[in-house]
Amino acid sequence: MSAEGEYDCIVIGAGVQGSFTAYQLAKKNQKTLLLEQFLLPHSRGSSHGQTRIIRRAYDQDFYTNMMEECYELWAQLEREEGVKLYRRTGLLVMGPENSESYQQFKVTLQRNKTPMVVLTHDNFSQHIPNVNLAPGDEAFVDISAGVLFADRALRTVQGQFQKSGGVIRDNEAVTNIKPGPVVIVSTSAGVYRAKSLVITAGPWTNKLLAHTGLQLPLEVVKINVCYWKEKVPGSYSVKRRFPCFLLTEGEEAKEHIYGLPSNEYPGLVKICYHMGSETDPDQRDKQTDRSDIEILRRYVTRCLPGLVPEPAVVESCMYTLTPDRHFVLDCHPAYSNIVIGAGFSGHGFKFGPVIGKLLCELSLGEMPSNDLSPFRIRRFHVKTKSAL
Ligand SMILES: Cc1cc2nc3c(=O)[nH]c(=O)nc-3n(C[C@H](O)[C@H](O)[C@H](O)COP(=O)(O)OP(=O)(O)OC[C@H]3O[C@@H](n4cnc5c(N)ncnc54)[C@H](O)[C@@H]3O)c2cc1C
Ligand SMILES: O=C(O)[C@@H]1CCCCN1
Repeated sequence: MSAEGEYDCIVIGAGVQGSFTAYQLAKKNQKTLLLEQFLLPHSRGSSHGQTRIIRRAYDQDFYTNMMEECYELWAQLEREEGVKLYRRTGLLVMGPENSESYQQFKVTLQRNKTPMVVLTHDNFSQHIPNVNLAPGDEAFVDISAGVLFADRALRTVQGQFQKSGGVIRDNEAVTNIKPGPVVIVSTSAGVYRAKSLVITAGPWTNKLLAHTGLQLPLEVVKINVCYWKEKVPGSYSVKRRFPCFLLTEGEEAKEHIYGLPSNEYPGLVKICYHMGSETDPDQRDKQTDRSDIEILRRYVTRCLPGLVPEPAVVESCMYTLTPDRHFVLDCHPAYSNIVIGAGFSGHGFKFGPVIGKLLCELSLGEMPSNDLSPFRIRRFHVKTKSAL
């Protein structure tokens, strides 16, 4: 017999954004169903892996401001569940002193009175051993930044959702959406109805939106997640207080290069390039471009002399990019009871608790508690066609 049911809200996609949204809805006593195409936990989307960076350092005030509440909500989740989800390491931000992008990061933090320490060429190596600061580069440390334990966070929030009465159905792919005052969602196992629908399907967003007559300008890219071996074990470790780092741009790279101290795999430091090659999310293993790894190899050789300049482990993940790299948090232009959270452009994990709250507010028809203008769909001038 096929599964059926009526809900206040259905959330499609149990990545970080869908899981936090479902949790917020259940906390507000909404009868909520969270649908996930893969068996949980899985590593085929964008939210898997042990670690993510959390930081206030941004080049736009609205992100730095949103982080105030995010830190509080992450801490609240830790307290409620008695689990550690965040470790403070600081974030070392480096970039050419004459670069607009680097200066934007610095002035945004200064303007928002965020705790930071500016380093000079003279004292850099005393604070940050085993890193060569390029000539002409500057650096500062965002003191409150650190590492989020991503897989653990996802497990925790999904568990909280279930404790609050929410239902997760995994291994169940959504195959059709019929918009209307009651939305009808068909899956590989059944048919469900709900007053509202939230689509948080990461790289698959446009595949789902096709059922609703909407396509967003989203580009999906595969990221090679590289781990580099320490020549002296522990020299870049979280225990030795080595920070997370972000190079805004450099000799090798137009996009950011970023890294996290060795922690989850002893002796290995995670360093990635903030761009990859386009992929279909269902075919990502066929995307074998390694030009990002070449960029990283040159950077590691030049600036991180304590690492072997050849990745020891390469995992994979996906970004869903918008043209301006800002998120999509909005109602569907044609159906106000369909809410979309997408295009997190490789930097959305840290915002999960606030994004969950905002998508929940949108789906309940409440006034969003943050200014959503940078995240609205109308900035793309997309056209919709009726899906009915
Ligand atoms: C290598 C890498 C490093 C990153 N580093 C950072 C960082 O340091 N800090 C940070 O803040 N962010 C970081 N990010 C970004 C962050 O991880 C993402 O923004 C975030 O995970 C996106 O979550 P999501 O829920 O939108 O997507 P996903 O995690 O992809 O979730 C979408 C879910 O929808 C499901 N789904 C799709 N279609 C269907 C369907 N038809 N039926 C049912 N289910 C479906 C998918 O299976 C998936 O589980 C990084 C990302 C990557 C890839
Ligand atoms: O969101 C972050 O913090 C990381 C670092 C920079 C680029 C990608 N993701």
